[in-house]
Amino acid sequence: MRQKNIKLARRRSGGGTVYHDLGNINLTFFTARKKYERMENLKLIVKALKALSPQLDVHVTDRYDILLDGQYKISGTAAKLGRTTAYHHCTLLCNADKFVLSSVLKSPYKGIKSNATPSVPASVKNLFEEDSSLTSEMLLDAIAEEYATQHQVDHHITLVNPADETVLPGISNKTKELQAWEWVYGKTPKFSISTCLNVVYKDSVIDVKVDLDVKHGKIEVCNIDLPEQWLPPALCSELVNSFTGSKFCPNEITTLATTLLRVCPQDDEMHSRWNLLCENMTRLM
Ligand SMILES: Nc1ncnc2c1ncn2[C@@H]1O[C@H](COP(=O)(O)OC(=O)CCCC[C@@H]2CCSS2)[C@@H](O)[C@H]1O
Repeated sequence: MRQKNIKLARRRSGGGTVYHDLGNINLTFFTARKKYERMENLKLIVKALKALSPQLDVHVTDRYDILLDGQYKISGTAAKLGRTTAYHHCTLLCNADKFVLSSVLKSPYKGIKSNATPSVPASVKNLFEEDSSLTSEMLLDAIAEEYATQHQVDHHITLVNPADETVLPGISNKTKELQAWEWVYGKTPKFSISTCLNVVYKDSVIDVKVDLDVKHGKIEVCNIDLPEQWLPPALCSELVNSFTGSKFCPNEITTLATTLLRVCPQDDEMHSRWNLLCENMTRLM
């Protein structure tokens, strides 16, 4: 995601990871908690889709996905229940970049363990692939119309600028809160990594065993096991000590390692081994 400059967001509603770009519509149903009804909302969307394009084979599953042709996911759901209010939101894949979607949702990392609720990968399809005459505007309008009919309100769409404080008081503070490291990474469920890095150094490969426990986004326990003749144990423990307690974040690790290196009276050879090790460590993050 970093390579592709794709931002990461953590939802308050929890659940699996989804991909968004402008080819994906997000729909949110804000209600009183008592009126919270995911199935009704999804059926409303399906009805609107069929009204637009009667030949579409779309249905809602018991895990609140919407499937196309009985097998392709076009919508995923999440929800948040408050004491008196609630919201249910869902995606609607229209014309998203499927290549980017699948490549960013595949993790290149091995050896990660956590008790977090796992994401449930699915085959996806864009609605516009099935019916190329559809447009996002048509879908939004059809859903709004179906909503108005079912909820007996006027069919009337109000465009809202999501950054407008006068319409949404407090929105900029909420935005900051949701963009902060403390929310995006700090609330990550506890996880551990146990892996072996194959560090390539001057025509040879050094096996480095790394074990990390990460809680609230910070490295709580760090163990690095490598051949003593490659990096002296004293140097290795300097690194381990400085990593412990730091954010599980590549920039943070690089800064720490560079600062530490300045105060370590080692030769160039040791410096380059140290840098190489740190570089490999940051690739885990
Ligand atoms: N945009 C989008 N739409 C539908 N399905 C998707 C999408 N992106 C990824 N996926 C597929 O769903 C699984 C994850 O499914 P999973 O069931 O694990 O999670 C969800 O569905 C969560 C939906 C959250 C909806 C919110 C509504 C407004 S903001 S986000 C993923 O691995 C892909 O295979």
